[in-house]
Amino acid sequence: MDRVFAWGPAETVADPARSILPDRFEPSSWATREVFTADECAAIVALRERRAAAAGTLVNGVATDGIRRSRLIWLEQDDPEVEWIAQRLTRAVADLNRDHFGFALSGFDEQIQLTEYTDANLGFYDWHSDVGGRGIPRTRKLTLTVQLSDPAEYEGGALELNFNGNPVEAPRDRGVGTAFPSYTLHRVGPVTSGVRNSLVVWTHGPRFT
Ligand SMILES: O=C(O)CCC(=O)C(=O)O
Ligand SMILES: [Fe+2]
Repeated sequence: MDRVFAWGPAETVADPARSILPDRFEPSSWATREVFTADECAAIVALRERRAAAAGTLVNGVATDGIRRSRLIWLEQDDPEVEWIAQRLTRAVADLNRDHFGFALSGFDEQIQLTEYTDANLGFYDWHSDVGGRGIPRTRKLTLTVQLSDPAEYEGGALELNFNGNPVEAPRDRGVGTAFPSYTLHRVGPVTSGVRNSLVVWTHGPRFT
């Protein structure tokens, strides 16, 4: 059974005076839960070995080293080796959405992103929103990113979310997924030692009204 770790970020608004939002605005929400076991995380990372990697691009498809340094593998949802992963992600997203977000969602319209950030080039991804101006990224609504690496094996690489001017850090626990509205500003800090792997899936749907 998946476990909900956090429902925030009300308790993390350390300094309301620094908030960029009006008082009456309820900060957007995020939720985390276990999605994969440690062994399953290792099996997912091992999928790298038989697949070609690409440099991570920005939401608009542009590759810019100064904003993002990561290597990506795209996992095809109908690949027999990937099917169980897609099923688990579907379950996690459906549960999280039902319990916390209540968004109108239609499905995963993109492949699943297996991401690697390494200390070799201080891998990172600077502040960004996942919603693009055109094409499929425009209909992204809910982002789920799962920590695939043992937190003891890397330093840096923190996933941070900025809802209101006070960034909060997502749990680093291996196998735990963090879900947030795709328009939320977030970043991955530079990995200063070791390697961090993550699995990112976007759920799409009708535009917010
Ligand atoms: O690696 C992560 O946890 C998040 C990556 C990310 O923000 C993205 O690929 O859009
Ligand atoms: Fe992102």
